[in-house]
Amino acid sequence: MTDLLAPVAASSLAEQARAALGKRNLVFVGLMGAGKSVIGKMVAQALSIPFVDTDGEIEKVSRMTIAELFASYGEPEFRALEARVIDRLLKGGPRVISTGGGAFINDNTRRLIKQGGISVWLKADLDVLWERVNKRDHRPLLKTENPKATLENLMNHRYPIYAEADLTVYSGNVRKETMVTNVLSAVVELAEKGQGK
Ligand SMILES: Nc1ncnc2c1ncn2[C@@H]1O[C@H](COP(=O)(O)OP(=O)(O)OP(=O)(O)O)[C@@H](O)[C@H]1O
Ligand SMILES: O=C(O)C1=C[C@@H](O)[C@@H](O)[C@H](O)C1
Ligand SMILES: [Mg+2]
Repeated sequence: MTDLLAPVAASSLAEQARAALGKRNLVFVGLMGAGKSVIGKMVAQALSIPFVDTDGEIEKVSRMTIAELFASYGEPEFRALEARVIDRLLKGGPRVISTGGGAFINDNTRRLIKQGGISVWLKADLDVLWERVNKRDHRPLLKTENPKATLENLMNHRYPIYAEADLTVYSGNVRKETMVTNVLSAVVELAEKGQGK
C-alpha cells in the first residue's frame, strides 16, 4: 500500500514547490561538479517549468566554447558576458537557471541573482567534487599542475560566498532523485518559514 501512495506524495511535493516559487526563478549555484546542471534540469522537469544552463546559453550566444572564450578573451570578459546573459535570463521567470561555478562569486552577478530569484547552493565535499570533475578536462580553471589543489583553493575562497544563497542543499553521494526531493523540500520549507522573498 505504501508503494502505491508514494507517487502521489512525490507529485504533491513538486506542486507545493511550484506554488511556492510563483513567478520567481530558482537559481542553482555552487562549485564545478556540484550537480547544478544535472539536478537543475531534473528539478525543472519536476516543476514543469523551463530549464536553462548559463554556460550552455553563453556558448550558444557567443558560438564559442567556454574554454575558447577564456582563451581568446580572458576571464574578466567571460564574467561580463556571463552577467549580461544571467540578467536577461532572470527577467523571463519562472525558470530553473543553473549557473556556471563562478557566477555567484562575481559581485554584480550575485546581486542580480539575489534580486531575481531564489538561490540554491549545492554544497559538496572536495572528494565528491573531484570524483565528478576529474573525468573530463574541459574546465579552463582546472587546467593547472594540481587541479585537485586548485579545486580546494576555490572551495576555500568561494564557500563563504556561496553560503549567502537563500538555500543550501548538501550534494553528497546520494541518488539524483533524492537530490531533487531535497531541493523541492527546501523550497517548500523556505516558503513556509515566510522567507520566500
Ligand atoms: N547526486 C549525484 N549522483 C551522481 N552523480 C552526480 C550527482 N550530481 C551530479 N552528478 C554527476 O556529476 C557530474 C557533474 O555534474 P554537473 O555537470 O551537473 O555539475 P555542475 O555543477 O553543473 O558543474 P559545472 O559548474 O562545471 O557546470 C555529472 O557527470 C553528473 O551526472
Ligand atoms: O567555477 C568557475 O569559475 C567556472 C565554472 C564553469 O561552470 C564555467 O562557467 C567556467 O569554466 C568557470
Ligand atoms: Mg554545469
